[in-house]
Amino acid sequence: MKMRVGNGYDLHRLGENRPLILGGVKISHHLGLVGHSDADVLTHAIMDAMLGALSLGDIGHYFPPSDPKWANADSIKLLEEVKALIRDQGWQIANIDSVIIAEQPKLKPHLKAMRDRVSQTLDLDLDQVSIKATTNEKMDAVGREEAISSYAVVLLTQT
Ligand SMILES: Nc1ccn([C@@H]2O[C@H](COP(=O)(O)O)[C@@H](O)[C@H]2O)c(=O)n1
Ligand SMILES: C[C@@]1(CO)OP(=O)(O)OP(=O)(O)OC[C@H]1O
Repeated sequence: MKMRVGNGYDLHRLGENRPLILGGVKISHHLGLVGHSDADVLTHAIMDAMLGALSLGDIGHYFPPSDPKWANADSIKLLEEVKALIRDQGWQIANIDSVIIAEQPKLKPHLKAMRDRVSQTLDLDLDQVSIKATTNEKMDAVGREEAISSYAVVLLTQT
């Protein structure tokens, strides 16, 4: 069996009058993530990890921030497109491990909904998708609640 591993990272600023969407789940909060798309940092990190595993570049290559087509894009739809790219090359996802770094809001109550959304989008079992949360101990932009970031690792297999 062939295996490939990829990692992804993303960060978006927090701002007013924006929804907070993480892993395709809308979370009630007084601030949301700012971006050309819906700025879903978790989904962006997962997509970059999937692409990175096969040396296929990054999401900016497929969905350029300069293209109005992706304005306010639903990142879960983009994830479906990246899933198709991976599948077309004959690869399957073995598992995903990810973490969201956010000072606020508390994400623990929402992690299961995110895992449900991501696993269903990628046709995976729930236990193949791990999503964790941690604070940045009040340090740096994330710690000052000016941004939220995320890291993801994806293992692909080909039989
Ligand atoms: N936005 C967040 C951040 C963290 N959590 C949960 O709290 C636990 C402790 O976080 P520390 O950064 O203080 O280690 C962490 O394990 C998460 O379960 C959260 O729910 N939302
Ligand atoms: C998906 C895209 C599309 O504009 O989202 P953005 O909100 O621009 O977010 P970023 O993570 O900076 O770059 C990825 C882009 O391709």
